[in-house]
Amino acid sequence: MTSRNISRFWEWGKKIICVGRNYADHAKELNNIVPTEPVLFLKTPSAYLTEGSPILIPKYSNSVHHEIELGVVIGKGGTGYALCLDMTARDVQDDCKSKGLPWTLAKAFNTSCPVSEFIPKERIPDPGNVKIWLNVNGQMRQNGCTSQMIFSIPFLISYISEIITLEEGDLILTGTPKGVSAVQVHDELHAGIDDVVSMTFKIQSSS
Ligand SMILES: O=C([O-])CC(=O)C(=O)O
Ligand SMILES: [Mg+2]
Repeated sequence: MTSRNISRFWEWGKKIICVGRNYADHAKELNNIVPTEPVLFLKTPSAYLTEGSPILIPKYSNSVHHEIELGVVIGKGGTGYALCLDMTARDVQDDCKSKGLPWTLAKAFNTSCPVSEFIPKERIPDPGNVKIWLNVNGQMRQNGCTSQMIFSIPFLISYISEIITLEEGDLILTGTPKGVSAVQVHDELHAGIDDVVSMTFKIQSSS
């Protein structure tokens, strides 16, 4: 294991399940139809990244976007949370979409899922009404509220459970609000949930 795996709350073998297009304003900014059922996709264990390690731009993309999202961590006695980034190779995703191909290359590359520290559930009494924000080099890019989600967290947990058995430690990314945009090498991403948690990640090329 490399040093970037130190202090992980999430473990190898656990699932990272992502919900897409869960905010109408983001679905519209990418000219997507607002869904009537959750859109699901997966990330790999090697996508997981904690603070102190850089986000690596895959060689095959010229347009990697940030997507700030509230993460739900499945626990034995209920859920906890984490702030997450769903880094997305947007040019590759556009190509996959036009060809009707899966999004794996666009969504599941190494370091595509930076996460904050684990947030115990007591620290977010109402996960359906917290602000999630992200700035790049000090400029605000995303500033949304989880009250804008189309599908609520309890609905998503029960919907996903019907398809994929959820186990302790699994992580669900609940979708991003509007404001996604491309990042560049050396950019610094700073993000937070209200005043509950914040995190910082740097962008590097993968070579
Ligand atoms: O790539 C997308 O636009 C879908 C997605 O992950 C989101 O809405 O959070
Ligand atoms: Mg997303």
